[in-house]
Amino acid sequence: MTLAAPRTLTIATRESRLALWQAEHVRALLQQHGHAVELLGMTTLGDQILDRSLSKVGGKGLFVKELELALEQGRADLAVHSLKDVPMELPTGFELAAVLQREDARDAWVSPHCAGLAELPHAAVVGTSSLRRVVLLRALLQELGRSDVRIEPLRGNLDTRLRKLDAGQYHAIVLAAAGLMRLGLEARIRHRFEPEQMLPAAGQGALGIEVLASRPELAQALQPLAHGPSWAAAAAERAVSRTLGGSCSMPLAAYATWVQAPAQERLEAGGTLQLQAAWGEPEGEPLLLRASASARVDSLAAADALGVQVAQQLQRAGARGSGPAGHASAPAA
Ligand SMILES: NCc1[nH]cc(CCC(=O)O)c1CC(=O)O
Repeated sequence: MTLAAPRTLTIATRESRLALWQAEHVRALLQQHGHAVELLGMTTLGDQILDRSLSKVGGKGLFVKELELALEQGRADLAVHSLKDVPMELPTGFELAAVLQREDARDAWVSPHCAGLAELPHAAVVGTSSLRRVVLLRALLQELGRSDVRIEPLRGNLDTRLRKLDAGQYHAIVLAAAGLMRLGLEARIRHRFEPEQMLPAAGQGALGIEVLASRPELAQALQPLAHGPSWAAAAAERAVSRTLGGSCSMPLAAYATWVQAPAQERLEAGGTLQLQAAWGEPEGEPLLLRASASARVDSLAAADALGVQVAQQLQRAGARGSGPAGHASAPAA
């Protein structure tokens, strides 16, 4: 049976403020292209256990699985995700139909009292739960000779994390700038880390739209929303992570930028993509491995190949995958 394009597109979304903002953003874009769009809000298992250790029960995939079930059962047509939280390999039958133009990929320093790392008082506490931020912060602190500063876990959605900061549990916290900007919380950002200081996570700052692979008419409808250069950058970054073991919660950073962008933002026109990655030893002596490469890229496949190449450099230098149940950081999405 072939399905006609649905009259109304339904977006399955988690109900956190960030997830709803993202779903509404995609709804507005689709409406601009003449589609009628509804949202289907859902509380995922991941949301229910946000404050427990997700790694013990299956990691970030928990946030995605229930949305996928809604797609499978035909209750929704698409799911909108922070690309950073989407597992490197989607389950059989699902595909990314579009990656939107990326916004700010950087990490942000949020602190009521301290303008930056260097201003932290003695024995200060910095909150973050991503292993990537932990290993990168440790390297920065080591450069500053600040072995007194402690990095403590920080979980919950964005509002919860800010509340914990304001309650005085931390001197500062590090969050993705994109999430704060989407929620109108940009004023909380004291500064953004340049990528040389704190390399972003694969896909950070980009939104991805997932559909059933068996519904090509949806992929077609979503094409006008896709941004080829952002998609290729994310594909290169995600390939690094996938090659190193597929977990989105490894102590891994991967960030691709166009040294020479494709003409008219059409990926097929080709350009030069530069990919940087870093892998940190999460325990023991701070150890940070870095790798980078650039290549002419005119397709997602070429971007993927660049990612594999950079991952292999890291592997040769000693980077290891974390296995399927790494330390999951809870999405604030
Ligand atoms: N891991 C949680 C998560 N997933 C997406 C975002 C923010 C938006 C984005 O990176 O696209 C965040 C919050 C954060 O890391 O601070």
